[in-house]
Amino acid sequence: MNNVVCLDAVSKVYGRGQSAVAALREVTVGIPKGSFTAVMGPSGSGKSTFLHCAAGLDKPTSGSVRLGDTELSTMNETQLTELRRERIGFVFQAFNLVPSLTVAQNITLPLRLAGVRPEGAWLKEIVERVGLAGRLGHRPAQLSGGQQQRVAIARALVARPEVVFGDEPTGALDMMTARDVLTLLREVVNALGQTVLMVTHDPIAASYADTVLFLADGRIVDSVTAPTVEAVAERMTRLGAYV
Ligand SMILES: Nc1ncnc2c1ncn2[C@@H]1O[C@H](COP(=O)(O)OP(=O)(O)OP(=O)(O)O)[C@@H](O)[C@H]1O
Repeated sequence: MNNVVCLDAVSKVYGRGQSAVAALREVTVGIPKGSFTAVMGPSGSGKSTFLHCAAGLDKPTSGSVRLGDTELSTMNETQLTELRRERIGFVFQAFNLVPSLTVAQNITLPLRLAGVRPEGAWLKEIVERVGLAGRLGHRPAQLSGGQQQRVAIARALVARPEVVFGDEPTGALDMMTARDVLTLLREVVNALGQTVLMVTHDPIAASYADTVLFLADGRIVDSVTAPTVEAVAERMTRLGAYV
């Protein structure tokens, strides 16, 4: 299958000498185009480090990270900033919208930063898909948490990124709102062919993915395809996450 993101023997060590912590140990994995992948694991297992290395937010100590044909691990900060802006979308737990900008301005911000004109038809499609057509003139503070995350998802999609990374995208939402946002992410994968990879603590959130990768002590130790909430919770219990 065609992988959008490839990690090959990626290791990440924080610190040196006695205080060195191996956060990732030779992780090798490919994320197929048009797939929805969840990454789970106990606290401290390396989920954030995995996401940061895969998304070019942090550099591995060794190993290779590729987005398409582009090798990230040898890029400098300026190149990585440009790559993140043009080829990657991000959705964070805390939404990270700009409070002084309207919904429309927040959504199109990545394009303005890249000096690219918004495409009317595409903008209309994503605004409709995330259900914000009537809110384009609102500021983030005038929206609910779920609506704010929808703005963040629209913003993540606007530049037609090769992959959208989510860092606990439903972590700040109540259960019903979280389900709406997860359904939206699922639709974005199914209808637009978008590739989505998210880190989550929540087996319900993970059950919306095609595949769940399980990290423990810096290694991918298991994966489940077509996950159910029960199968995910059972794996997490086995990894000692809930004891
Ligand atoms: N900047 C850092 N400096 C030193 N050690 C770090 C740093 N960031 C992470 N670590 C260590 O690396 C390991 C993996 O951390 P990471 O944050 O990737 O785990 P996680 O699975 O995302 O955890 P959580 O679920 O608690 O957010 C942990 O032992 C952590 O203490």
